[in-house]
Amino acid sequence: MSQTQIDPPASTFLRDAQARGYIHQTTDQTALDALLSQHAPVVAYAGYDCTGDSLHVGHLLSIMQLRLLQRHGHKPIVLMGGGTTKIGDPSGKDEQRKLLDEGQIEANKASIKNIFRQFLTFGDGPSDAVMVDNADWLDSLNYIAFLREYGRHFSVNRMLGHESVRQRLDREHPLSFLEFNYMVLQAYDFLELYRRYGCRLQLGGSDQWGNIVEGIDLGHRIEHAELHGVTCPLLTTASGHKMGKTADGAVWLNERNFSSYAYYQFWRNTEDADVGRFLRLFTELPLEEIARLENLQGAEINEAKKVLAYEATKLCRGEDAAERAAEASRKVFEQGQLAEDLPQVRVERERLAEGVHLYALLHEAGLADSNGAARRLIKGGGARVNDAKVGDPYVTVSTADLRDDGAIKISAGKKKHALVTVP
Ligand SMILES: Nc1ncnc2c1ncn2[C@@H]1O[C@H](COP(=O)(O)OP(=O)(O)OP(=O)(O)O)[C@@H](O)[C@H]1O
Ligand SMILES: N[C@@H](Cc1ccc(O)cc1)C(=O)O
Repeated sequence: MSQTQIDPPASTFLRDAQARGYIHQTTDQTALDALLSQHAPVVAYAGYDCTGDSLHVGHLLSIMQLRLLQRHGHKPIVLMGGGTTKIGDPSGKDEQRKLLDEGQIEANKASIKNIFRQFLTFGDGPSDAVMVDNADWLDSLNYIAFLREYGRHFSVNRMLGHESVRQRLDREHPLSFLEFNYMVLQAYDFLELYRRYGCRLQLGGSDQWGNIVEGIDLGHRIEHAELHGVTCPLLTTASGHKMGKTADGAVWLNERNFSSYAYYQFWRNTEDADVGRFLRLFTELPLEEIARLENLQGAEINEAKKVLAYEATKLCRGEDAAERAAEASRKVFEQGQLAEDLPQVRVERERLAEGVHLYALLHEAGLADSNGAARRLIKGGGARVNDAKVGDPYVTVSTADLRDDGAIKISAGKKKHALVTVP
């Protein structure tokens, strides 16, 4: 079913997506190209499970692809996996994911949804994006009726052959029956979106291939629909690390988990060999401009990295945040100091994310002689966080308090200050 790329595609979307490196595999590309070349907008979807309270840079490729589709006049559907998150996709995973309760899933969903407003235009127009939640149809499925109507169309023989399943079987890692059902439900989503919205195309990471082709097959068997799939490559950096992970963990797309300054710095620290590829994938600069930037040599390549960092931050966090992050970065790195030249306490991101008592930080920073003294200071109204007074001696600070320059300013009285930073 997968096909090597035809060149050059007639549809502007495929041509652009191919030239920028978004495409790993497609189902019948000639047919897909013909569909995308018609005048009517093509409805396409990508799904996101609510396993965390943010998405990370690994998800950015399919988001950028949805955005590209919209720019070429097609209609994106963002599917929140409120239902599928209860199962957990085994694709690309060695072990079963921790099962989340409904409350956690709801909270994650609410937080993830906001990310898409930055990248896509939502509304009622023909190429406006819409957001759906598969809990709306999966939660109420009747097991026996579902098995009789849809289960009979799935071949277990073929399901066993999919990479996502084989990986577990070959390595003799357990694959629960719960997880084995995941691809059936994702397949059903595609059929449901075809019925509700005339959705004809599904996008996803390369590990989603099995789930996508099962949906295409189901649509064909039940509705005689011609559905299509496009996957994007699983990105690794030039030095072989999975894209989007740092030593400290994932690079999150939302501000609360990852400040705009840290986000900017992630892109600013791109390896030389990745600059051109990332400019094509994660910015919307014209290809000719990118060709010029990626050919810069020696120290000049830093200019290209700044452009990458600025453009990528602008897309995800908005222009103001990008400006502020670029300015803070310039101060830190070009003047060799943090935005303010103050003593620093470094705190592991994970520890800070959980919340750290302000009194402990005041003590660690040397602004108070003991934890007790720090608590008394806070109680007496003498402590500040980012210049704002605090009164509760047990107040905590967290990553949410990080400013655009990646630091939290803590103060004891008017004159003693320190910066809390993450490595
Ligand atoms: N580096 C990447 N390049 C492209 N797509 C990615 C990348 N990382 C993740 N994705 C896509 O995002 C989807 C969700 O990623 P997911 O959150 O499951 O990965 P993860 O749990 O962070 O990875 P892992 O647990 O293996 O570190 C994946 O199914 C994949 O399609
Ligand atoms: N399985 C996808 C998410 C998804 C969920 C439901 C779908 O219909 C499509 C995609 C992932 O883990 O990334």
